[in-house]
Amino acid sequence: MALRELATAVQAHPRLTVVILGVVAAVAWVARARHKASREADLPFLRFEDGDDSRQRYATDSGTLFKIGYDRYLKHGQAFKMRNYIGELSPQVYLPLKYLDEVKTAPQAKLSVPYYSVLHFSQNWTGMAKQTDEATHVIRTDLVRNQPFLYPGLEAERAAVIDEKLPRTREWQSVNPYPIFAYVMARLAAKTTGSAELARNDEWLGIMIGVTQKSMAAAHALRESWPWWTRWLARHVFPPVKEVFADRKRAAEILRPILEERVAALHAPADEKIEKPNDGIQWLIEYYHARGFGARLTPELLAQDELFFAIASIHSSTAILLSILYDLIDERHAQSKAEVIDEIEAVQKEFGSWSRQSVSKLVKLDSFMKESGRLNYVAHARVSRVAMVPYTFKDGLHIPQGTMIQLLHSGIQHDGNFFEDPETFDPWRFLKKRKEGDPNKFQFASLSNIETQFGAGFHACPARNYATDVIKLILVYLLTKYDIKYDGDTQRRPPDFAHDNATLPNLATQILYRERSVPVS
Ligand code: HEM
Repeated sequence: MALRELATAVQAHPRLTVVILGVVAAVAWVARARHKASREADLPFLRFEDGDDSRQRYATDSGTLFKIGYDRYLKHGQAFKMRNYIGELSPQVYLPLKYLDEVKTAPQAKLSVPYYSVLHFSQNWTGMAKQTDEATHVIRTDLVRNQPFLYPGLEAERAAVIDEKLPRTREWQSVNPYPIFAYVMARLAAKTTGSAELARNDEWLGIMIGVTQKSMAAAHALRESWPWWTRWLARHVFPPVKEVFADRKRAAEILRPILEERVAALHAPADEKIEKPNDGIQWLIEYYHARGFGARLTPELLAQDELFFAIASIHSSTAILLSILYDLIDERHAQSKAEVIDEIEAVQKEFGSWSRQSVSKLVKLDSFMKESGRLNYVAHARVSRVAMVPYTFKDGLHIPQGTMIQLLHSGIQHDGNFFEDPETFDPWRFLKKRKEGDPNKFQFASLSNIETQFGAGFHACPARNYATDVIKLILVYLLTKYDIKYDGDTQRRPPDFAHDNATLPNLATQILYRERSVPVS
């Protein structure tokens, strides 16, 4: 496929193309050889030792190897390296907990968060939106500051979109929940980090829902069939990559009139000023204008940040929502679910509407969610960084430049040193810890060295409290307005789906829903 497209390019500009390709190949070959030679950390190499160490095994069965790596090395304070499923990024390094404090405080110029995605998703070639300083800044400051004011809008939008996607009827209806919940998340995300009109634009929502999948598919296809030194050409000729760029272009077109209108309002005379919207588009526009380079904010730049927001939020939140719902409707947790619903009804009765304060009273729901996430993490690895320079930890462990390092989040969750009876699903595990210890700790969005679902340190997810409350608002609605069960012979959670470092709730599972037989008073 790639060769055919290269041939077309060569035919159009034969001499020029050959000269360019020759120079690029030569420079790249020398750079790559030098880079690779210095890239292997001096660590034990973990591999499957039972006769099948194939690449395919790393796609579907990494969990087995992670367990061995945790027990053999990490538990004893020893880092290890192993193959990366994305061959050209091998080897990746897993660090034991003792290095986490140093990772948390290391500057981006040394251990980078965004550059991990650049490498992992081949962002330099596929056009996948990158994490920018301004996008991170507005989430860290504007979203966090404004979160308390967002609840009325989120509550109304959540009810409208769920009613639309799961029309209420007394007959059981069978649906595949993942695409429905992804749409719900996209609407809520558009409302918060986009704008009200974008939340009503299905073309926009389609682009935002599709961007992660399309960018990952483009990266995969590119790596499979294009030698890396030819990939710079792909955006012009390779359909999966062209599609990512086309979506970026279309997103910018949709944003252009909104941007123009918002900028005009910013410069309007005082007596003509209208109330400023409180959303992501406005936060980004004001970020640029406050720094004196408002004129530089093009629809294309705005689209890049909006696409990043979508990548950061929609599918991570959807997978976690679905995973928790799967546990809530599992027959083994029927009693806990009933208690969660009782709690929701009591809080609803006391407060009347949802706010940061009333949501925080849902302590049973929070504890259930956290236990569900502890045993059904959506990723084995967290706190992913790339060494931008050769990096030496205080105890002398040396990480060569370009190495991808991570923490094995999953191993910790099964370690009896950290969690009593770790394989047992105890819905009130964290509630008990809050009651016995600090009520402000052990929450779904809490961070500590063993709670790394949202990362760690300064670069931990700045939207974690917001994302958690959005998931809760949706669960509250689903649990109180609908009866939900599995569509099939078993009423138990289906096995998760594993790919590389990810473990996702089964996305193909069908559920049955109907209007709740005992409506909330
Ligand atoms: C349940 C849903 C979510 C999960 C599980 C999640 C998880 C994460 C994780 C693991 C990181 C990396 C932290 C680290 O490596 O230390 C991160 C970073 C980030 N997340 Fe989230 N996230 C979620 C939702 C969101 C949402 C809704 C947004 C808003 C757009 C968002 C914006 C960000 C940003 C901007 C960063 C980069 C922070 C930095 O580099 O300083 N996330 N998230």
